[in-house]
Amino acid sequence: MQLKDASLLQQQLYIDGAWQAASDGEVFAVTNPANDQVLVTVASATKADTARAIEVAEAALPAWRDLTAKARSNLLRNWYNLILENIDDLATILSAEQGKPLAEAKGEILYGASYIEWFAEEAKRVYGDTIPGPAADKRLVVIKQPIGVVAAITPWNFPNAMITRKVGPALAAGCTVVVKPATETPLSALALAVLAEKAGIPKGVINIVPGKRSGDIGGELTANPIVKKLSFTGSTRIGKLLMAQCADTIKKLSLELGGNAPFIVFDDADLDAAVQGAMIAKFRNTGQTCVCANRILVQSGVYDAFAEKLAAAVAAMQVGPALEGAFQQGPLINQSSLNKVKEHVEDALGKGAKVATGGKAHARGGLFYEPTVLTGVTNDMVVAKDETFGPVAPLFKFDTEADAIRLANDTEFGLAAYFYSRDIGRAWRVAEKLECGMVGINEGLISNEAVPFGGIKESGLGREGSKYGIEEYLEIKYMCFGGI
Ligand SMILES: NC(=O)c1ccc[n+]([C@@H]2O[C@H](COP(=O)([O-])OP(=O)(O)OC[C@H]3O[C@@H](n4cnc5c(N)ncnc54)[C@H](O)[C@@H]3O)[C@@H](O)[C@H]2O)c1
Ligand SMILES: O=C[C@H](O)CS(=O)(=O)O
Repeated sequence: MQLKDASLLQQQLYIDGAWQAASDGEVFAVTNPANDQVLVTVASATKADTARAIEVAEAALPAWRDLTAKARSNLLRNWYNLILENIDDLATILSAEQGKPLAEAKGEILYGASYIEWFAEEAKRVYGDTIPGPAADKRLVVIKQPIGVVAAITPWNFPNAMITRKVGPALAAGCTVVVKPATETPLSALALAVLAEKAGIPKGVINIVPGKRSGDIGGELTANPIVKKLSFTGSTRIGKLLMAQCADTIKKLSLELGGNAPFIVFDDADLDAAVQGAMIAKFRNTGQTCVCANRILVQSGVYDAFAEKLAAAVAAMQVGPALEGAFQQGPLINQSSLNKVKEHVEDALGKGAKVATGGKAHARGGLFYEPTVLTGVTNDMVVAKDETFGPVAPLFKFDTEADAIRLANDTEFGLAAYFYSRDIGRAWRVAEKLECGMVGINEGLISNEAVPFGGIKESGLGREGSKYGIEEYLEIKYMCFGGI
């Protein structure tokens, strides 16, 4: 890995501003999914290391909380500027450990930095209330205060942005954090810590505990009463586990979980725009995003035309290792992810679906899979119910608008949905009836720092980003002044 600043590649725990080995000396390998080569080994935090990080975060809390909002804002802006200055190295590290094409990795660094920039500003806008009360001799006031020590557990698919989307608002609100990055992708988190320290963020405010023993680390983060808030991004299965583990200490929760996004193409859609939207909504990060179109529902009148256009666009994508060329698709993150993609395709084909393009492991071997379009997909197939989390676009056919909404909502998930129609009445009817937290209307890329990102049903709790995001790290206090 060629870096301009080698200090960004760290291999130890980051606790109280110090780089340190795990208390038992354990390490784990971080591999490049494009070639299965070991990049580095990283210290694997123990339960005791995690407890120490929590205690350090508690000790750092008063001084950080008592800084003025502007002082916290300035430090976050310093961090933002340093992230941008080091974008090339951060993107190289990200692509090496996660596999996404370098152009996408740079896009993620800009996206991740935008959350730091956004919350550097939001820090200065944590407003309270004065309330006109019923009694003449009382004055009623509401203030907002930081929740305290925050635990953040993040996924491998966006190893930079999923951290800044939590740490940004937490620090802006006056909280301190302990971050457990995904076992597959700890290097991006450690590089962010290097830059946070350079930005002047005091020791103990940000602590990073990478590790292969997720259960031990998570067990401490969820059980320790010092931790007042857990912000988790990952699968619904693990989210439910962590939610239960937090119950004994009534921790506040933000959960950004799994998805099963429908992508609906109506007869009146601009088909070329719909294909463009489907390409990004389905194949961004090689299909490994929580808001990926998992089911593509196409109205019968345009089904064949859309399928033909989409298959042609998908077949044109180049697949390869991020650091060896300008590819549009990378590898799956690990063997179990590749196996899941294969199982979903084989199940669909076994039940009557047809391959329009792709449909098998890529000639490059390893964790590469051919970007795939399946036609003739029906609701009895696994792809209809489970999150594929890979480069497979299953096309379902529907007849009426009511059919489309029923099919779209037939899932326990409710994160994102997309549809293409040029009928304004239909746009309002469908957007209001879709059971999800975010809707793209004639748009396949909906995420940015200014909007409330999150879902309903089993896709999670709370929102990240936007003017709402900082509220997740604040407590409301009502104060009643009597005897006035
Ligand atoms: N809603 C969102 O914003 C969003 C964003 C990204 C990913 N996701 C979802 O995440 C999933 C893919 O990411 P993933 O494979 O990293 O998810 P995952 O749930 O397997 O892992 C997420 C994080 O939890 C950790 N973890 C795993 N078991 C744990 C345990 N017992 N205790 C504590 N921590 C534990 C992992 O090490 C990782 O850091 C998909 O379902 C995707 O939809 C959702
Ligand atoms: O996969 C999870 C991310 O939240 C996707 S996005 O980049 O924020 O849309």
